[in-house]
Amino acid sequence: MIKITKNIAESVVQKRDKHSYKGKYGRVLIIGGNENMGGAVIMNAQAAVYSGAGLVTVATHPDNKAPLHARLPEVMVTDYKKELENQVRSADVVLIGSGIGEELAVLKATFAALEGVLQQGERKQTLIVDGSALTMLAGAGLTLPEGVATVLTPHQMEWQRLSGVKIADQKDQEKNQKALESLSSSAILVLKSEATQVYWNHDCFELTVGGPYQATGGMGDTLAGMVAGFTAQFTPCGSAVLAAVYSHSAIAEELSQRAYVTLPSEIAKGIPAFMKKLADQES
Ligand SMILES: NC(=O)C1=CN([C@@H]2O[C@H](COP(=O)(O)OP(=O)(O)OC[C@H]3O[C@@H](n4cnc5c(N)ncnc54)[C@H](O)[C@@H]3O)[C@@H](O)[C@H]2O)[C@@H](O)CC1
Ligand SMILES: Nc1ncnc2c1ncn2[C@@H]1O[C@H](COP(=O)(O)OP(=O)(O)O)[C@@H](O)[C@H]1O
Ligand SMILES: [Mg+2]
Repeated sequence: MIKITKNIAESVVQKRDKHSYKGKYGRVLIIGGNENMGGAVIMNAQAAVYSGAGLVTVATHPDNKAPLHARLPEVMVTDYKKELENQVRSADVVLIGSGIGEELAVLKATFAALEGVLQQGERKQTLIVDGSALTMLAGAGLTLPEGVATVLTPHQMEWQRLSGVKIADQKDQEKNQKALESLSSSAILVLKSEATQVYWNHDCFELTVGGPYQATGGMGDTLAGMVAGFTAQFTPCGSAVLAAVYSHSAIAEELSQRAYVTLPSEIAKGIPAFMKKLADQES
């Protein structure tokens, strides 16, 4: 087990090139948020924007458009049942699942569009699967698109549903690794708990920052948005995931010195200052 350290995050988050523009920092498409869980995509999007993603679009239930625009003027918003294929085609990173409920047709259409891009050999995209999309994946027996750089972000129950590995057995790295390989030959797994583990490239990494002040709804939606924002900007994908996982909980730990609970939107607001500290340390 390798510890996820600040050094890893410092090596990933770099100072920006003076001559760059938004097109260099990735197009993120966030798909999720049914009529009852619009907050989930707001938290995804806030985290992606504050992590520095170049352009962020949210494909969601139409009821969420006005609240999203009111909270985050930086994002574009579209209906997740319309023009999804074109949206997926133009994205570098697709995050699907937070608050998506049981919109299986949206999940299937997203996978089909990603496979279409792959077949045309256009370019490498990143897919992040979170929340209810993981639950639907498990229930519907869908397979993940092969060849797309994939990141799964389940909590323990979502991982139990998806992999069959019982929560009590999830400390067993070998079981998790085997189950991951049976789902995909190359996916990265972020197995969230009070001791989050990341499985990447046959290694297992463990998070040693963070705490129970993070046990609040939307905490994972914020992490998923950060993973999207970081993978849109930094390579390789696995290092970007590790840096996002570290930063999310390290910001919470800092906030916890003066707050009983560390709300997801407060963590998001802390991202730019935290990333600046990481970039300033990078040699
Ligand atoms: N404001 C919003 O719109 C919010 C939307 N959310 C969305 O709600 C959907 C359902 O997600 P939930 O996770 O609430 O429901 P789930 O039913 O998927 O998982 C919750 C169940 O898992 C169990 N469990 C066991 N270990 C756990 C662990 N380590 N962490 C969390 N649960 C554990 C819980 O006891 C509970 O029975 C997701 O799509 C999520 O993105 C949530 O993020 C909450 C906030
Ligand atoms: N006691 C705890 N200690 C450390 N981290 C925690 C604790 N409880 C929850 N978390 C973190 O909070 C996040 C919860 O994710 P998730 O359950 O998907 O939230 P949601 O779906 O409500 O957004 C994960 O990153 C998890 O590691
Ligand atoms: Mg979640």
